Amino acid sequence: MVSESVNGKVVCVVGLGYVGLPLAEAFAEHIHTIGFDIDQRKIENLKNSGSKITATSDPQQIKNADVVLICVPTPVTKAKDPDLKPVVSAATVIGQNLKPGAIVVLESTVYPGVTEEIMVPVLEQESGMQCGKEFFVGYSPERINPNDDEHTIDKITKIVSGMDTRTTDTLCELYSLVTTVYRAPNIKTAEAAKVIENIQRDLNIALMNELSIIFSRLGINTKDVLDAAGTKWNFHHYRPGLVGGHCIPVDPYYLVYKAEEIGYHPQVILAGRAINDSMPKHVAELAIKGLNEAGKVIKGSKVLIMGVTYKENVPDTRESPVEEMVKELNEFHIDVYGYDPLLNHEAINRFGAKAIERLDGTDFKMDAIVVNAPHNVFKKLAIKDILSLCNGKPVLVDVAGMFRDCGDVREGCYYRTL
Ligand SMILES: NC(=O)c1ccc[n+]([C@@H]2O[C@H](COP(=O)([O-])OP(=O)(O)OC[C@H]3O[C@@H](n4cnc5c(N)ncnc54)[C@H](O)[C@@H]3O)[C@@H](O)[C@H]2O)c1
Ligand SMILES: CC(=O)N[C@@H]1[C@@H](OP(=O)(O)OP(=O)(O)OC[C@H]2O[C@@H](n3ccc(=O)[nH]c3=O)[C@H](O)[C@@H]2O)O[C@H](CO)[C@@H](O)[C@@H]1O
Repeated sequence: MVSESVNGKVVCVVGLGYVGLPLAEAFAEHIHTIGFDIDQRKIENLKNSGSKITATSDPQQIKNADVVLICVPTPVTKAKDPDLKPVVSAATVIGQNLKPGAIVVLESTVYPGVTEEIMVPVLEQESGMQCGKEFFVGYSPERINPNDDEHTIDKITKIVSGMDTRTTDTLCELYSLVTTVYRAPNIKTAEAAKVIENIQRDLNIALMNELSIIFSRLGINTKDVLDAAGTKWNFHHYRPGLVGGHCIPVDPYYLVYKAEEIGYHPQVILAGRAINDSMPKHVAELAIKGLNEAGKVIKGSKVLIMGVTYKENVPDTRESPVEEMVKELNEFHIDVYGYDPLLNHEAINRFGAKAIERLDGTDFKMDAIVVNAPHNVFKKLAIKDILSLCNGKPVLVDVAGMFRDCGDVREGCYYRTL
């Protein structure tokens, strides 16, 4: 049932990616939804898909929208500073095509203050209108998790905040069409809540990674320790791993930037990032030590990385730890190969790894194998088939420990996990 305050309204989602497209699809089931993106291919595909979304790359269409939701990327630069260019560029185009009385909602993950201190001045300058009088703003972050069918938009609470009570009321009504709403007291609180969700996750994984380094030196199996500790009712369940993706390894740097700007040096957040950033090198070193222990000449040896994506079962390579791993292996003049049934060859080659079509697709044996992203499809593989890909003494670095319970692994194989 569409309530009075949103009945007849038009929503425009700007940025139809992992976040924007499902959001636009959800709204299109209830009200007229325009989907705007600068990627013409996406618009063409959407137009030909029979979707209810009015897909367009014509910014003039934004003029028809009563509520504009911005879902553009918020990456970091090579210097790990926030890159707000997509947000500013989207706000510029929206400002130039802003309907009087419209509400503009930023959904992208940012640091507290971006909506009101960066986005609003751009909207005012480009529209010639005054925020709070002739248009309004809000912030509502996204929590969707790629490839997670359990936590879909309709099943995850969405934080919503407007610049004033009336705007917040309208936004809560709107988002209630598609999901459960949590009303935040103000925009900065909502911006902060989102970014710390991912910081907390990053830090917890960093602790697991530090523990795995300590326990491997003590000859203790980290997973066994976590299984035992996990029997405590309030033990938080994380696993050691290579933290990739365009969220968890990126978002902490947004709050770090804002903290530094106000003169505070966030030691804990950066300590976690330093540990997680060092893990791809650590895994590469495990492979190199394995080659050495197996009596293999490191220079010119062949190492296969299985699972090149940033996490299991998601065909997404953004901020994949494989990039850093390949660089480290190449430092030792190792030939790196990549196998990932979820990716095409170009996506694998882009990391500097030679893509192979099939595991048995080469007329030569590998010297070591690193299982990075533990795709479900790998679970069908018999460990002996994987080990048979190696010449001499097999070397297997199993990042997520998906083969740790295979007895054969221990026989005559140099096996390491985190
Ligand atoms: N992917 C996730 O799991 C996820 C979850 C929660 C939050 N987020 C956050 O949501 C935001 C978007 O992430 P994403 O994963 O959807 O990104 P994405 O790269 O998948 O999609 C972004 C889309 O925006 C378009 N775009 C870029 N600049 C534009 C502009 N100026 N005008 C119009 N369209 C433009 C791109 O063409 C692309 O289609 C980021 O801030 C991210 O941190 C992502
Ligand atoms: C961006 C957004 O708002 N949504 C995010 C999205 O995050 P994501 O897609 O980036 O996925 P994650 O699962 O966080 O993984 C990130 C990396 O960390 C590795 N990892 C993970 C857990 C662990 O114990 N040990 C690890 O090593 C994993 O391999 C991967 O490389 O979904 C999360 C879950 O709902 C949300 O919390 C999170 O906000």
